[in-house]
Amino acid sequence: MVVNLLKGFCRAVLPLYPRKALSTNVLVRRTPSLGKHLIGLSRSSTSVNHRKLVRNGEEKKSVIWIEGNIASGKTTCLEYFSKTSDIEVLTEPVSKWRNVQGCNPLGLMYQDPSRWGLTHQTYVQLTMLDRHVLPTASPIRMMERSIYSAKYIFVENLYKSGKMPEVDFAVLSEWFEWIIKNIAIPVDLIVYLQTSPQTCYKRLKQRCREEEKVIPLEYLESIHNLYEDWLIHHKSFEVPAPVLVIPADHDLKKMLHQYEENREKILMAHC
Ligand SMILES: Nc1ncnc2c1ncn2[C@@H]1O[C@H](COP(=O)(O)OP(=O)(O)O)[C@@H](O)[C@H]1O
Ligand SMILES: Nc1ccn([C@H]2C[C@H](O)[C@@H](COP(=O)(O)O)O2)c(=O)n1
Repeated sequence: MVVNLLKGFCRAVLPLYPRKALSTNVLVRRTPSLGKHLIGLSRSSTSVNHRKLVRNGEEKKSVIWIEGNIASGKTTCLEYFSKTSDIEVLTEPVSKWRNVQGCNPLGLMYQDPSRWGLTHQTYVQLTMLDRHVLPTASPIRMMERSIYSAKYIFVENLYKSGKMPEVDFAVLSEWFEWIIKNIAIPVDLIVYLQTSPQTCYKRLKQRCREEEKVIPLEYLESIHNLYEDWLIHHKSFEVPAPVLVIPADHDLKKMLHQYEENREKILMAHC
């Protein structure tokens, strides 16, 4: 009875409101661009169960993207949340980028971006799209980056720095526009791990991935600025979901503490 009443309410009233603003008490600041910036949650919402409303007899799945600079701690964050039941985690397919049929497009791109940037980013686009359309097995999906950041951050960086020829950029842009127009890429929340480029540089050196040994601090600064313009200042491109910013320069212990503090905000992203 109560469930039916609730369902009726949802059907009649929810469509009248912006989806994310009503049901979770998420405080959303509207910005001049298309994006919204999530700046906090009201206290009462923290007790809400993260299981979703039922629509058309199906459980609604939530999709959360973890975004951030290279070596900002995305994988570490995902590893932490992967221990929670009901959450499935999709990391970036970096191993594929390092080995597609015996070739290493990631390494080639770092060696000669003008020659191999298009090759690498085409493969990134394909493999990220493959991730986005993978059927979800759990109520909550957390994934590392997205086809959006591939285009808005990495392709943009190659082009803006003069390392991608105009024709390569045009072809990738047309592909991207076609994909987002014709294929549903669901997302409910973007978690932005905000770091300084210096922190990332330190962590990158510590991780010591062979292909990345040639990355200078300036490269991480450019990626950082593009992320900030996109997700913080809303100066560049459409932001497809609310953004939760987590300062991520801290040591691991403090980061895990912050993830715990933000757990409800993140897991209620679908409401
Ligand atoms: N909060 C942290 N403090 C110190 N080192 C960290 C922290 N988070 C991650 N690391 C280390 O930094 C490196 C990059 O982290 P990782 O999670 O792989 O980043 P990303 O997936 O964003 O590239 C790894 O060696 C990881 O162990
Ligand atoms: N569209 C992309 C996405 C990532 N990369 C590079 C950057 C790193 O060297 C590597 C993996 O990134 P991480 O998960 O460590 O932040 O892939 C790229 O070139 N283009």
